[in-house]
Amino acid sequence: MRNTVQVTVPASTANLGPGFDTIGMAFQLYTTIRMTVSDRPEVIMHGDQLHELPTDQTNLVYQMAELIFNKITRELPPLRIEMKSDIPLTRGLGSSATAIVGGLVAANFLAGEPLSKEEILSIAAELEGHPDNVGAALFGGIVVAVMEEERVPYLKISPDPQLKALAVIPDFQLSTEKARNVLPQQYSKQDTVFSVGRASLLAAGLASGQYHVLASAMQDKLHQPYRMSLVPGMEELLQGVYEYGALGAALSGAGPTVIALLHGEDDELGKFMQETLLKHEIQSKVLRLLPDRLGARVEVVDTPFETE
Ligand SMILES: Nc1ncnc2c1ncn2[C@@H]1O[C@H](COP(=O)(O)OP(=O)(O)OP(=O)(O)O)[C@@H](O)[C@H]1O
Ligand SMILES: N[C@@H](CCO)C(=O)O
Repeated sequence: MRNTVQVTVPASTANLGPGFDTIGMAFQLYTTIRMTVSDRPEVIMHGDQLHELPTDQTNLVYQMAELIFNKITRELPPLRIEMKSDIPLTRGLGSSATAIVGGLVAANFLAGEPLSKEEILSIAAELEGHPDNVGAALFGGIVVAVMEEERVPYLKISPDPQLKALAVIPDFQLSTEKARNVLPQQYSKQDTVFSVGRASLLAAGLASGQYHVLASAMQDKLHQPYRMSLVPGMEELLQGVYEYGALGAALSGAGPTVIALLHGEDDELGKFMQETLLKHEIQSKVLRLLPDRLGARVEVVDTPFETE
């Protein structure tokens, strides 16, 4: 049995508009998890982002380790799990996917890698309920994935190195559960055709690097219209960013973060995004995010985290 592993997992944006539950893109913003076989269970958080999370075996990352060992019918030894993250929680940047993917990948490594990456993707997608964030977190780049009974067919697209995202992150949390509860059970034929056409154009535009289609391709009638009431200023953001050079814009995952994809200068765009939210009395911070191309990576380490 291997003794210690460190896994670094990227943040991600999901949906990108009409690619609801299907398209995810990974960014250079990370959660790092160190998992060590120990003599007692321990969960230790470093930094500011994770202070509200449980520090016992109910922690999502610990649960992922239990799940892997149950699946391979081996007894899980006590684990010391240390974590740090630069990803804001519950804001639409895939924090839960990093915990799920990081926990699964780390425990699988300690167990000697009995499961393939594809098997890990299936488990992670089933746990999240959709494969978009977990696909991007696991593989990096842009991942288009769908769920079948036993597997998750997917394709990875490498984004143009010049492509970046500006994320405006409101100072309030919005859980995925709450943002899914506002969605309808059924859609009209008109809205379905509107969205399926744009999702197809989006995948084709991203795969071929023809980003001039993004402004049309990122329009959506599956989830964004219903989530506008949860994110004041969202409609103005989605419509106004084009004046400041954005190629496309979307609610990031389940929100409340909104992202704009662009090439080139972003100062004016960032200012516009923050000022728009301020008009609705919402403080925010803007992050410039570059694509992550590698996804979850494993390092064999033998020292504890440095305390910050
Ligand atoms: N490092 C972590 N360790 C344990 N649990 C985590 C960790 N990161 C996130 N979580 C759990 O995931 C929850 C957030 O999940 P949620 O799906 O609501 O938001 P998100 O993943 O940040 O955004 P989105 O899914 O819209 O991109 C947190 O409240 C916490 O319970
Ligand atoms: N596709 C998911 C991403 C958030 O987990 C949603 O929009 O609800």
